[in-house]
Parts: sequence; C-alpha cells; structure tokens
Amino acid sequence: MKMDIANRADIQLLVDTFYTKVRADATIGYLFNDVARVNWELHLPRMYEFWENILFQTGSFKGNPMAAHVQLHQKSPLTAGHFEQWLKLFLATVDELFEGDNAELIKQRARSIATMMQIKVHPSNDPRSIL
Ligand code: HEM
Repeated sequence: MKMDIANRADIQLLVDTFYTKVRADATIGYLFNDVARVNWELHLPRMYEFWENILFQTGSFKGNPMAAHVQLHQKSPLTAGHFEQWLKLFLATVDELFEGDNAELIKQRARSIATMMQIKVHPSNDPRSIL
C-alpha cells in the first residue's frame, strides 16, 4: 500500500520526480529549459518550501507565484494546454507515489492554484481567456 505525504522528505521526492518529468516533457519542457532557463538548484528548494507551506503551514515560502507566471507568459505565451499538461503530470506524480488525505489535498490545491493562475495570466479581456 502507498503511504501518504507525511513530511519534507516526501515533498522533496514528489517535487524532484515531478520536475524530472516536466524537464523531459514535449509540451511544457521548453518553457523551463529554453524560455526561463531555470536554475534548478534554486528552483527545487523553493518548490519544497512552497508545497511544505501549503500542506504543513511552515510559513517558509517567500515568493510571488502569480507575478512569476505573468512574467513568463510575457516572454512566451502560456496556453490552457500548457496548464492542462502541467496539472496532468502533477496529479499523475502524486498518484504514482502517494495516497491519503494529504495526497488528495495537494492535488486539490494544485488544481485551484492552476485555475487562479490561468485567470491571472489570461484576464477576461484577453482573447486567450479560458472564461
Ligand atoms: C503552464 C504551467 C506552468 C509553467 C510552464 C510554469 C513554469 C514556471 C517557471 C519557468 C518558473 C520560474 C522558475 C525560476 O526560474 O525561478 C515557475 C515558478 C514557480 N511556479 Fe510554475 N509553472 C506552471 C504552473 C504552475 C502551477 C500550476 C503552480 C502551482 C500550483 C506553480 C508554482 C510555481 C511556484 C511556486 C514558482 C516559484 C515562484 C517564485 O519563486 O516566486 N507553477 N514556474
């Protein structure tokens, strides 16, 4: 039986496994590798803090995800299809590794943040809006 997400080590495993898939992904990989040219040594720990804060209220995440993605969108458009693929990989990674209340909660939070992010990136006066 799979275990639930219980601590920071579990979050690290989830985040590392997820971004290994993201970097190799045909639909969204280029946004990380070529457009943003992500410094993974900085980005991965930031993502541990982000998700740890969401599940365990550690208060350790300092960042502005909405602004970061609006900036990325200005460099290279983020489409509804990009968000769908991001979410598909994230949900699949959670399901592959964990099961339980925290696994359900993190998937729910990923869905709602992805929705808010799309609204932020594609305001209703934008022809690419999903609304
Ligand atoms: C189309 C989908 C997405 C793409 C292509 C994408 C890409 C990126 C990139 C390139 C960065 C900047 C990394 C860096 O160089 O520092 C970033 C940061 C980040 N992303 Fe995403 N992302 C997507 C969706 C999401 C979603 C749905 C979430 C949350 C549920 C998320 C959470 C974050 C966070 C927390 C940061 C760090 C922001 C900060 O440091 O202030 N991303 N993302």
